[in-house]
This record gives sequence, structure tokens and C-alpha cells, in this order.
Amino acid sequence: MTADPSLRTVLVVAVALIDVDGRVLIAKRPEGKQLAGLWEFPGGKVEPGERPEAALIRELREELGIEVSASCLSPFVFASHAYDDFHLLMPLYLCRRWEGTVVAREHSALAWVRPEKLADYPMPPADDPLVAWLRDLL
Ligand SMILES: Nc1nc2c([nH]c(=O)n2[C@H]2C[C@H](O)[C@@H](COP(=O)(O)OP(=O)(O)OP(=O)(O)O)O2)c(=O)[nH]1
Ligand SMILES: [Mg+2]
Repeated sequence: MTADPSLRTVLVVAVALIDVDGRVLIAKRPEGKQLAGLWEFPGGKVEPGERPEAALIRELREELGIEVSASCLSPFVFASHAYDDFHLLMPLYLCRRWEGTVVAREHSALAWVRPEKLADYPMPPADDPLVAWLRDLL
């Protein structure tokens, strides 16, 4: 029997960067990408053989131009969401410390948002439970 490739589980790591005022960074997905125009937590796919924290550190360098150390990444909650063509498994880390200033290298916009205001920004359906956890626990 052949496995249905459309049911593959994709591991994506993401982070809620939190600034000194308790605001969370979200980033707008650019045109041409899946889920374009929606706001997301920065991050991306874990490559084969890559540790999740290393993948997140790499993605934050590529996407935002900041340096984060693994010891500053706190595992928080995760999303498990069935999209039509794949199943998304996405741990969300918290991070309050980084080096450098965030720049939108791959996104069309960035926003620092109070947790209770995150629901005002359209995000992928997988993110709804994460937003609720941030609002309730931060
Ligand atoms: N980074 C991120 N991805 C999310 C979120 N919510 C959500 O459904 N996703 C989905 C969108 C994509 O299908 C997948 C992550 O893909 P991505 O486009 O960010 O991956 P990547 O940074 O490695 O970029 P690429 O090289 O594959 O283009 O996870 C979120 O909050 N943050
Ligand atoms: Mg990404």
C-alpha cells in the first residue's frame, strides 16, 4: 500500500518574539506564497536532519536579520492543523532576547502587537489556538 503524500506532516518552527513592553512580533506573508497577506509568527520549515531550535535560529537570521541563542528559546505551545494538502505540526517558542534589530527581509510588513490585539490581524487558521494561548498566558 502506498502512503498518500498529501497527508504528510510538515514540521514548522515559529516564535513569538516579545519586546520589553510585552508586545508580540507578527509578520505579513508576502504575495506569491501560500497564505499570502496573512499575518504569522516568524519561522519556517525544519529541514531534514536539522534540530528544531537550529532551524528557528536559521529562519530568524534569514527572515528578520536577528541572532538568537537556543537558550533564549522557551517551548510554549504547538499547533496541529490539517490543511487540505498537508498536516501542519508547529511548535511555538517564546523569546524575549535577541541581538540586532528586526527587519522584514522576506515579509511584506512587520507589526508589534499586544497579545489581546492579535485577534484583530488575519492569521492562518492553524494559528487561532496559539493566539488564544498568548492572550491568556502572557
Ligand atoms: N512561519 C509560520 N508558518 C505558518 C504559520 N501558520 C501557518 O499555518 N504556517 C504555515 C504556512 C506554511 O505552509 C508553513 C511555513 O512555511 P514558510 O513559508 O514560512 O516556510 P519557510 O519559511 O521555510 O519558507 P520557504 O523556504 O518554504 O518558502 O506553515 C505561522 O504562524 N508561522
Ligand atoms: Mg517562513
